[in-house]
Amino acid sequence: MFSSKEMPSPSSLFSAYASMTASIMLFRSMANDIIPYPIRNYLVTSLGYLFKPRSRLLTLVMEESNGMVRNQVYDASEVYLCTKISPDTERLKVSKTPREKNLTIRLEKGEKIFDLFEGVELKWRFVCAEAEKGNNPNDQVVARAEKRSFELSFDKKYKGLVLGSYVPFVLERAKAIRDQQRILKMYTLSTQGYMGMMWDSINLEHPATFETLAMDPKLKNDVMEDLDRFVKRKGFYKKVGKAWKRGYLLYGPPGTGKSSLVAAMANHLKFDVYDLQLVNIMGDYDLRRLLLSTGNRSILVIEDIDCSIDLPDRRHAPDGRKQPEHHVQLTLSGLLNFIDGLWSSCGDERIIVFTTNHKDRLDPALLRPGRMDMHIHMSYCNPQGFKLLASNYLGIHGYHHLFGEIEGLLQDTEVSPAQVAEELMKSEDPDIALGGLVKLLKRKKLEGDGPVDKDGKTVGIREVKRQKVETKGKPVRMSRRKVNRRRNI
Ligand SMILES: Nc1ncnc2c1ncn2[C@@H]1O[C@H](COP(=O)(O)OP(=O)(O)OP(=O)(O)O)[C@@H](O)[C@H]1O
Ligand SMILES: [Mg+2]
Repeated sequence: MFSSKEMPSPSSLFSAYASMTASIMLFRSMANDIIPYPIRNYLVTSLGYLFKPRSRLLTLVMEESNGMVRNQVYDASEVYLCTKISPDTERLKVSKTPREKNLTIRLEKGEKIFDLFEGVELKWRFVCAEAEKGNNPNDQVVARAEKRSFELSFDKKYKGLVLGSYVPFVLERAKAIRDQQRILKMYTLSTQGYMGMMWDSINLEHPATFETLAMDPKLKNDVMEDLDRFVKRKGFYKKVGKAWKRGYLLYGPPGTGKSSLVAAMANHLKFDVYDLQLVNIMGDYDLRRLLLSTGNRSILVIEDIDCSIDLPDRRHAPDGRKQPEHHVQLTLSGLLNFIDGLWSSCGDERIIVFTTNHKDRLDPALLRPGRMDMHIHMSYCNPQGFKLLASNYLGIHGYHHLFGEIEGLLQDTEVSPAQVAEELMKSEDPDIALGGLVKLLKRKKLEGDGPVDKDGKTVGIREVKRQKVETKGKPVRMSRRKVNRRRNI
């Protein structure tokens, strides 16, 4: 229009602008007349969508719990990301308990981690938000707590790869790391969750293993084989249409290793332990919620079932006083139905263990064939068990001049492995420790052994048996020592 040398005059610029504006207006009014409104609207929206700047990133959010149930992807991510900490990471949480070999390292709020998977860049972020104050089902306002999640961002076009390969890879790696590091968890009930009673975990550091456990060798072998068979039979359980679960009832006098056996099972299978204290549970609703939020590859333990669930008389204390109202909702049938039904249809590789000192006091519903797959009797220390304890505690693997006498005394004395272990720990000198054990065994033989009666006096076996018959059916109170020991399992 204009040669490069001469500049357009303002009047010619103005007339060009005016004619262009007139053309646009003409075109708009023609378009408005010719193109119907819905099509016009569609075109405008589509063009707007095409030209709008959009994020190429997709973010997956993995919250710590999925409603009532713990989110396994969250747990796995936490373990996996510990192996991915780079020099760029600025803040980490570090902890170690006295018994742990290694430091436990976790990300701090807001920290980012970068990962590469099959050439795809992935960005992780740890997010902590304050959870809203809520009411639990029993209308109790509970404390605020953090709501934690991981966010995983990556290019949208890799959605298939991330969901189909990377996330399963993270789950797999986390399982391998956990197995290798043996970071087992022990879950107990706590009231700090924002949903009311929740599981709280610590690392399971119980050192008991099948090697250190003094029990009948054949029985020990049977239990180990049963466990190994159980974990290998995923396909079998599926084929026969049975839930992949196994139940064990451990019974026997105090201090014979029932809780230790649970820990040995957990260490052997590398399963987490959930210690369900029924005394803390408000009712069937709570029970259902808590059992649903347990993880796979776990052992659910209900200790001292005869003491903690003296049903259906739960409403009344032994002296006839009325118990707090919220306890009455929990029923044995609720518990058993749950085990048979809901719990059986969700989750895999679950073991349930009941322990009791008094098998004879248990409700027949619990002992019915098929309810518990194996009944395991833990009994007093025999000469074989003693030798194992002597080797573990004192390092005596062969002969000691007091062995003969001790083995003779053990034949007709009822002493628990816990009592033997206590004596053996009193000195590092085998002569002193074993000498102490001989004294204890002789004393017990003279006294006829037995726990203390209600006045604190030691009573003989016959007396204990008589008292057992008299108190049969009455609820039993747990001793403080036992309560403390249970907290330690
Ligand atoms: N069979 C055993 N082999 C090795 N140690 C044992 C055995 N039984 C008990 N002990 C020792 O005694 C301690 C207490 O035992 P444990 O708590 O396992 O007994 P329990 O049968 O669960 O008793 P309770 O009926 O009172 O709950 C254990 O920590 C362990 O040191
Ligand atoms: Mg126990």
